[in-house]
Amino acid sequence: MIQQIYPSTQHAFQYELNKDMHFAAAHYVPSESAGECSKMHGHTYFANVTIAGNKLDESGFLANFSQIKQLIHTRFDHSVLNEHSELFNDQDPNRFPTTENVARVLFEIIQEYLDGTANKPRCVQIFLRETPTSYVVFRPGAGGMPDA
Ligand SMILES: Nc1nc2c(c(=O)[nH]1)N=C([C@H](O)[C@H](O)COP(=O)(O)OP(=O)(O)OP(=O)(O)O)CN2
Ligand SMILES: [Zn+2]
Repeated sequence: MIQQIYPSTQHAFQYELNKDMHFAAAHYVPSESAGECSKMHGHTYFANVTIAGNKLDESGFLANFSQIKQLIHTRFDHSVLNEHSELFNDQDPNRFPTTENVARVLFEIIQEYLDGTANKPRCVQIFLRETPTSYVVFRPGAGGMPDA
């Protein structure tokens, strides 16, 4: 839902920007245990990308809002997620196009782009809504807890 309030993440950077975007895509979850989701179906995904840093670029931007949108929208809008074989894989649950894995992949694409910029800000959160009632938050710095 664009213009909603998103969960916030703690960081010590001076600047934080947020970019909302959406893209329409089809997918299936290639597992019998996914039930109805194992059949091809589509969503309008809503993503909120949070980027933080201390340095601005030559335009006075932390990152260019429109560039961040283009990285995701151009690649995924009106596509079948399972067909992005460089990103998703029907044999590996960590590469199925679930909301969790799509959120992480969005992070990976955006952080790779940011690593190539002069001021090198950090993507600190991806909020990804798949349906009106279902969303995932991915935070790259939150991997420190051991498995229960
Ligand atoms: N942890 C996850 N659970 C489910 C995922 C997922 O990616 N991660 N995906 C699906 C399906 O793809 C489905 O599209 C979404 O499921 P759901 O939220 O159940 O969709 P509904 O709109 O039917 O939800 P209601 O609240 O019942 O209307 C399933 N699970
Ligand atoms: Zn789905």
